[in-house]
Amino acid sequence: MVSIQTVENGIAMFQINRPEKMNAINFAVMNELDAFLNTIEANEQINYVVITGSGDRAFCAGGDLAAFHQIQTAKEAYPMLSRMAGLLYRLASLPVPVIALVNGTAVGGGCEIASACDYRIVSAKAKAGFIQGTLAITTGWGGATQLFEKLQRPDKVMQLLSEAKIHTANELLQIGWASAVYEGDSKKGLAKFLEHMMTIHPNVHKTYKKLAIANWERADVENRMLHEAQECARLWESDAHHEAVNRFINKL
Ligand SMILES: CC[C@@H](C(=O)O)C(=O)SCCNC(=O)CCNC(=O)[C@H](O)C(C)(C)COP(=O)(O)OP(=O)(O)OC[C@H]1O[C@@H](n2cnc3c(N)ncnc32)[C@H](O)[C@@H]1OP(=O)(O)O
Repeated sequence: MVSIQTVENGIAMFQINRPEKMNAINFAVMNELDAFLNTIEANEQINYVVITGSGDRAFCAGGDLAAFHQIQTAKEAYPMLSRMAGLLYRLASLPVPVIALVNGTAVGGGCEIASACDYRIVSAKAKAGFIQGTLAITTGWGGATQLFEKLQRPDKVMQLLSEAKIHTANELLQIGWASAVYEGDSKKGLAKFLEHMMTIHPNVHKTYKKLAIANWERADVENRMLHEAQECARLWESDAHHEAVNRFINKL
């Protein structure tokens, strides 16, 4: 198993469990996320969903560049990208609050996963960035659509995406990407964030979530995420992208 899935006190947690690879996403993680979403979508007893990473170094380092290195053309890239975009739309649209517990580094697709969540609770030690640009691609899992939908300032979103830099937790709080920053243990950080929220009846959270989802449906978010995957696939087949991935894999 490349994930640890638990349910405790109405909180379902999906923990990506590849700490030796900075919790990068491969096809096995995608399959397990798909199965997890199937379970949660059918379970009315769940009040919160949390996604996090194993270990204390990484939340998620995006797509597994070694595994996805085999993917060469736009036609080959689109099924992988659109599948993950579809999974992230489903994650975003779960009928309960969805929390990214960003316990460590989040880069590339890791930031897209977190952006699909309703809240991002970020460790003070974590760094995060939409570094896809450094690989000569754009976000391919619908993360830009999520940001344009959720953050107030389109100029900040453009900057976050286009500059492809890594930011500190406090910078991310200022930009509005992080909902809260915690010091120390991630479980305690989560408990602190949920402490007040859990005093409010779950039906209230579920109803606000229903309203948020209705907005996303009106805004055609799902199709926009798929279009984003298509645009990324177009850049995927460029020499510039393959050369950048090659540099990372071969530590050049
Ligand atoms: C593909 C989808 C696309 C999208 O649509 O968004 C993306 O996600 S693009 C972005 C892909 N991700 C990256 O480019 C990040 C690559 N990783 C890094 O830049 C760095 O690892 C790090 C995240 C900044 C951390 O650096 P550091 O603390 O120095 O750790 P290491 O580099 O030594 O990493 C430890 C270990 O993990 C392996 N690793 C890390 N990230 C990935 C990855 N994305 N895919 C595969 N493997 C990854 C790294 O190779 C090391 O392994 P070993 O060398 O075997 O120890």
